Amino acid sequence: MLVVEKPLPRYVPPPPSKENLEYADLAIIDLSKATAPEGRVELSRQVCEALTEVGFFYIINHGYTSAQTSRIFDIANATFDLVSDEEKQEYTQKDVGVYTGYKPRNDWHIASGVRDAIEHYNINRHVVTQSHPQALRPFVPEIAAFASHNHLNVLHPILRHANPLTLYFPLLMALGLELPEDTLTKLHEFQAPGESSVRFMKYHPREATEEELTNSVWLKGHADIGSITILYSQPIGGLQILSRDNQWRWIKHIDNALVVNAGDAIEFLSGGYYKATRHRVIQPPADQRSIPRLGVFYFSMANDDAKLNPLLESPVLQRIGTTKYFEEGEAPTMEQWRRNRTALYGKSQLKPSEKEVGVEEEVIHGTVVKHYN
Ligand SMILES: O=C(O)CCC(=O)C(=O)O
Ligand SMILES: [Fe+2]
Repeated sequence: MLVVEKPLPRYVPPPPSKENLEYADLAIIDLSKATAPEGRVELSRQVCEALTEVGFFYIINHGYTSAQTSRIFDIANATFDLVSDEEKQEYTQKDVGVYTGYKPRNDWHIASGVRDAIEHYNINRHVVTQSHPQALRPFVPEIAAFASHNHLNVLHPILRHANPLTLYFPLLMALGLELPEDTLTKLHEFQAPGESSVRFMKYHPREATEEELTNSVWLKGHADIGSITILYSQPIGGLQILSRDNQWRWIKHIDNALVVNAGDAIEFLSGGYYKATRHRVIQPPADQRSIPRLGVFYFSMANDDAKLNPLLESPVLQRIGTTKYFEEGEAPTMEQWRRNRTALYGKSQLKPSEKEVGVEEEVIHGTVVKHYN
């Protein structure tokens, strides 16, 4: 589709931090290799390894040029800077069980009575099914192209390679067995009812007293609600992941790369084989502290009617066994899970964990959801 670009103020990000930080060591996966059969075998191996061992990885050569990516950041910034408070209020979601439209600041409790300083704006991938503030309307075709690009050109290839049915695809192929490679993509159809969405996000710097009271946590440690989260790498630090050795490590910016991770839905569908790695956002490093932090994401979810049971037809899961998250017959659908988690997020009374220091818990559908500071 030919999209004619309408003029827009440029968003110029600051240079990456020069602080000496401990960064997580993540695999860099080159998506352009998916076009050749031997490349696909290598990608499957890399995606499976990254999702089982670290839970986060980078993707490069995802099909958007640096210019296209910076244009999306211009649109994201306009969503916050070119829309009045009154209009933001008008487009704020009233249904607490879903993220569409604006989430205003101060909606979530972080710690010691301090609330968040994060605004976000959520756009269902069927971009025209919701109305948008005036300043964004000229950019709806570009946002729509961006949403379908994320779903079809990034999410679907990841799911095809992460499919635990095809983990040993090369080996099984050699044995002449044919297994469906579209099991996970069928559970994430672009057209099916569901909430896979684009999100623009702006974190505003806070007062020193608030930093102190929250231990500098801007967004509490959590696992994402949906399947695969696609984050457009940007230079302002703050994102950290909880490594398997229980240490928080920073995510390093790579120009025009994607930072990808699995959420709850993938953990449930894979019976715990792929873990939804915990991550949080803290105050950026000292040399970036006073700058608002702009983010662009695609949060994917399974089809609303998908039951979040393990894919037991997978020979891999049959062999290694699965973790049980829900009682027999009690697994929620994607819609039930996302609605409950969204409604409770930052609002429910969390209980300190009896086993882990600095961890708070809530129980949703009979399974424990953890939050970290
Ligand atoms: O802002 C970031 O870097 C991460 C945000 C995040 O984890 C989320 O919105 O779920
Ligand atoms: Fe997240």
